[in-house]
Amino acid sequence: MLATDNAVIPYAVGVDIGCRMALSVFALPPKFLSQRVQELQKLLLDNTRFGNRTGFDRGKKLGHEVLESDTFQAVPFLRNKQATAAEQIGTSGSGNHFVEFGVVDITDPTNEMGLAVGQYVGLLSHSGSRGLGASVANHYTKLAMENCQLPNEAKHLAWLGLDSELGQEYWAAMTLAGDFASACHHQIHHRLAKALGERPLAKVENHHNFAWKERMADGREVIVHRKGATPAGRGVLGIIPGSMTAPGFIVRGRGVAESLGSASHGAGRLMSRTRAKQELGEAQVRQYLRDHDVVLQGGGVDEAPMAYKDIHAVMQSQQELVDVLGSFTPKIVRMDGA
Ligand SMILES: Nc1nc2c(ncn2[C@@H]2O[C@H](COP(=O)(O)O)[C@@H](O)[C@H]2O)c(=O)[nH]1
Ligand SMILES: [Mn+2]
Repeated sequence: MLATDNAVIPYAVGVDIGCRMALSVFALPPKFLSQRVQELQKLLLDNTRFGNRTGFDRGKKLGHEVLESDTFQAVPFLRNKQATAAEQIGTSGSGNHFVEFGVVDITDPTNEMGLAVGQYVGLLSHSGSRGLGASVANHYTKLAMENCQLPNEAKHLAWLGLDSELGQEYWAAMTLAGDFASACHHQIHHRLAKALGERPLAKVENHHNFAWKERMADGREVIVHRKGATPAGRGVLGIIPGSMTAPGFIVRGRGVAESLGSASHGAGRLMSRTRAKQELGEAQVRQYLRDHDVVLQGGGVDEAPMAYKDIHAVMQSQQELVDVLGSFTPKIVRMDGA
């Protein structure tokens, strides 16, 4: 994370603007998952689309107000981006982007979601703003570097002043990309809730690659950039995932100023993708998933759960930043490649 005064650093927001987590909690018991594994795998296959393959067929597409946003016309760079956005809405990315069913365990009776302590079925998704956000990020990072020339080792910190036309354009485009990412998750959850015949009891969602205008303790307004960080302002709810075989945590921020009101956005990688491919075998990963009672569609060894750090150690080291309200343990996972 970093905070700036009246300026935004496109690279510090990240290439996948609005990459985020979204969790829906359903009034279903955990045994619903173990009793209907194949049915739920099919629901995931039918109602999600991943990677660069085509989106939903014409008759299966859902509309969304984000596609009608004036920003597509107001920002010249976005004028030809509407069609791709309409094609990709409701889809997920590749790599470690996922949609999964799992067990939600609510442990704090004072949780703001109004959920009783106990276990539920949850649906968790992780993805970002697809091609729209990537094109915005690349375009304005390049412009920032041209307009704000820094020594080579600091070039990624190139910024756009928020009083400048370019800065305003980026802010509007970033906001649109964030709204688009959010709309993609909402469509995923809408389709799957409908297929389950359920309405969620509660939802928790947060961007982890974005910039926000926030106020510091001394009253100054700053631009807080979080690239791979969960917003954890006082009372702000978020979800910090672990891995495919480890729980994630539903958290309430404690608003710690020293961390700019932020917490980690996950366990983080223990092995690079290259190292995971070199050191882990497919059979070994399959056995590991079986041992943890997790079924996976798609995915590759580079995204194996063993490639991630121990989420419990990560949570231990950020106890001062967030309160834990409950957990989410994945059971039926879909990633790109299925
Ligand atoms: N619940 C799951 N969590 C997972 C899985 N694979 C990775 N992860 C966690 O998500 C974050 C996301 O990191 P990002 O930098 O790519 O945004 C990662 O740090 C892991 O903790 C999974 O399959 N299921
Ligand atoms: Mn992410």
